[in-house]
Amino acid sequence: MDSIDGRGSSSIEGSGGGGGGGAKDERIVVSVRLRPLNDKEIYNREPCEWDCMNDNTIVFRNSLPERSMFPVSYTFDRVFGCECPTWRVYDEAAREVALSVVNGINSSVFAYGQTSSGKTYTMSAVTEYSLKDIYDHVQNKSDKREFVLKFSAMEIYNEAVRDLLSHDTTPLRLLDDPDRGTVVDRLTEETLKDWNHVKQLLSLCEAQRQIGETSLNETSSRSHQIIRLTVESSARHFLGKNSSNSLCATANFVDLAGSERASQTMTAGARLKEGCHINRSLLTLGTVIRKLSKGRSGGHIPYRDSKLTRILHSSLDGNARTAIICTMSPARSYVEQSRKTLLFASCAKEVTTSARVNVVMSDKALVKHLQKELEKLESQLRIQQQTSPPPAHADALLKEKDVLIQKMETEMKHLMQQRDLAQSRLQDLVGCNDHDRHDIGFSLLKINLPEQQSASRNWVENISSPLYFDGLLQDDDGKDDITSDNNEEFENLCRDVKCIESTFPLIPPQSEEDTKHIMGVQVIEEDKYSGNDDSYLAVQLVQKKLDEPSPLTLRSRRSVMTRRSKSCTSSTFSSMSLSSWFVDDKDADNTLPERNCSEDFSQRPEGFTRRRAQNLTFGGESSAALSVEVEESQPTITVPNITSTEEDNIVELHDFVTGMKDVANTQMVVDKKSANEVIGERFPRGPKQGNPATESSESWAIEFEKQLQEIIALWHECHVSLIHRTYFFLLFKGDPSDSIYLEVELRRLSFLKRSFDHNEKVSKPTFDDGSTVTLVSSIRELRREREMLSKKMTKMLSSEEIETLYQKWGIALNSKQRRLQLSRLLWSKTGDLNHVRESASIIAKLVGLLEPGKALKEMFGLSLLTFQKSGSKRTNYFEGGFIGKLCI
Ligand SMILES: Nc1ncnc2c1ncn2[C@@H]1O[C@H](COP(=O)(O)OP(=O)(O)OP(=O)(O)O)[C@@H](O)[C@H]1O
Repeated sequence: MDSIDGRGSSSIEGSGGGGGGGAKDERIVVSVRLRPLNDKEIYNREPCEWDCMNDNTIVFRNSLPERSMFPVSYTFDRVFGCECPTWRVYDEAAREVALSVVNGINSSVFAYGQTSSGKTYTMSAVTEYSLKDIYDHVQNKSDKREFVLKFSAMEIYNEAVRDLLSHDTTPLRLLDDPDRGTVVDRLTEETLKDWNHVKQLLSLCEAQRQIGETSLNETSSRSHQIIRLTVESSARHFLGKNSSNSLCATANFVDLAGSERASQTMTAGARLKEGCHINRSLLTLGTVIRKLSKGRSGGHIPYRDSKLTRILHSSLDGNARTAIICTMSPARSYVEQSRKTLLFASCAKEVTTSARVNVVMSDKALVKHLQKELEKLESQLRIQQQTSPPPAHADALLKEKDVLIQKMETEMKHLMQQRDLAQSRLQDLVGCNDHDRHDIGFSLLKINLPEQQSASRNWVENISSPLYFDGLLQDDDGKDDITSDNNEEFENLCRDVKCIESTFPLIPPQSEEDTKHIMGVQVIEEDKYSGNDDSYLAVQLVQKKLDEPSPLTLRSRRSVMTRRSKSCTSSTFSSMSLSSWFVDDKDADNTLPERNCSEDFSQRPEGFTRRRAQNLTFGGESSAALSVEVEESQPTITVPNITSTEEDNIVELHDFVTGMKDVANTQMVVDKKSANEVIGERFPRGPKQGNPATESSESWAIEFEKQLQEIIALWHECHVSLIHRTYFFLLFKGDPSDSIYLEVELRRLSFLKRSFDHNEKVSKPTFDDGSTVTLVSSIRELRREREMLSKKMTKMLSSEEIETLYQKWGIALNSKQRRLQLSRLLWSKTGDLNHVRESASIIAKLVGLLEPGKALKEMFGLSLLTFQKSGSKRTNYFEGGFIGKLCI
């Protein structure tokens, strides 16, 4: 039996990491997971071509006669068979690496594999398990350490980096920080409040991520997703004492898009374009891994050939512990792709990273430390002078030393000036609006240690790297170094890559300046680099100069991993009143918490399926309006006739009226008196008929205002369709008879909010077709609606009107995607009634309601059962995935 085994299983080192900050070389932990055959594969009677021999070995059965005679085995750190549950995959393949972050060590967990092999299925659960364990661990240690957890998320879609926590789809730039490596500019970072907050952010990422349907996977991820958790901590014991016992590390959870063959996925148009970008970045990743696995002989490593490898640079060979989970389908039709995945995995397990504990220094501690070093050196000099008789040239030597000391003092002064400057800029920035808060990230000033420069050196080496299109495991000379079978695949992939190359240039033209100083840290904007750009080289020279250590400071710099961070001083650890887990190195309890494997993660782990964005259509049921039923049954929500994505399916007011009036039909029309009694009982906040106290128009006006504000806030929280909000807002202006509608709306929204908040406890609202309304689907639908509204602007508004709106709403006339920016601002300030009113009137215009007052009256007169619109598609205003019919 052949064995393609580099080293057998590698031991996973303890996550303690020590406290000294010394770097440890460690190989990437690589495991393989086989998913079960899916329905399609079973239907096609595909045989299983892979066997897991034991915990470390997977064997290719090789049942086809035309293949070579012997089965082939591959050995990895761990191998998981079809039946293995995800919590075990997490426990044995990722947990220890992921949790290193609590001890100040950067960590990364990747899922790699072909499309539909189970990457997202595995990674979403592994991410949630990891976050939960980190969260629990941190809480358990809260009496000893104080900490801050920060969450961010991005996706790389068609070679553009997007912030998954922001609705703004403008691509983010990558910057080179000499100390921190590649930094994503303006990436949103949320400080975590509690576990619920984590879950909400995960849902938001899921909703925002680009997915699409291919013939191999209904919910294929079309982008690489990186979820990032930064853990900063400080020993309580040392808080306020200028201690250097603060740690800062980052955990990355990476769900890569799947490699795919256009012929198998049967993609065309946009999907094909996505596939090309996916293949291109995965090819670069494969090349990087293959070269890294060869060590020094691997030659130039093309990190800069894709955004993915640039962002993951330090996880692949830098300061991080890394685990890769490779996923595979066992089916015969995917044998070639599965073999490629295993070859990738074989290379990956040869790669070493060099993780260390990241100790953070406060400004004061840093200055104090440098002063101490200076004193020590001076006293050493004095002792030397006293013990050994001065040589003849002692005077000259002493002078030399004096000059050196003076130089060092000047350097120290310079450093302190830089720090002061940075502090004042930081204060300025903090004073600025929230939008600019990403820049604050740059206030993590670091001294440029020689040891810390490896990343920056690498980018200097790599700046002139050409684009590589070689196959996953292909040598520079074009030969496959492991198997010649890859040639065909390689050609296919290259074809995919080339097809996009001519139409979609990778690097957009840049116009801004090439270098930036942000918060005193020199930052080079890589995107703007062009091979022989003088300014770029000049910046390099300046940086090199800065990096040159003088003999006196070298020792002091080397003695610690120095990193100055305002955010790690005691005062800033207050944003989360949870404490931490060790006082100092001695007290450190580095044992990881026992994870409760039976813990139920309701959202993703076992059985987790991603929901696709609703593409709702009318069920043809004309009585699709709201109805209020008196039974106290389990709440269910059904949606009538909804189409969300068609731009032309603009709703009309009477749809809304239909919903509202149906309530009236049910409750009022038949027997006004008895209906009033029912309403009085069920909606006590509205003005009860015949009750002089509550009939007071004044008190009703106040109550109306209050309820409306509540509704507006809930609309925002539940991501309700803007068109729905607009119609509601324009229709109900405070007439006492409106009270029932307000009550119904409030109840529906409260119910929806509850189900979004506790979706594991409250049964979810459901659509007529049986699908569910979720926070995720609502966010997605709202995003689409905003896009649709932005497209409407050019049709429904004159260019003067649009320009006036830009100016009024603070949108720079030369900025990109101005219409989209405007549509994102609509209904965004929930506490500002003027803003709400203006938003409503813009939307009314966009959807064709040019004379709101007139239209409202007319619409009240329309038939309740009339559904609109031109064309065969029926639609209503609940485009935000919101409800049309609710039984309370
Ligand atoms: N271990 C598993 N057990 C049961 N079902 C699984 C497993 N792995 C994946 N699946 C199912 O297979 C399908 C495809 O999985 P998934 O979307 O995670 O693939 P993927 O590798 O992320 O694909 P893509 O790269 O196209 O996004 C899903 O329906 C998922 O539920």
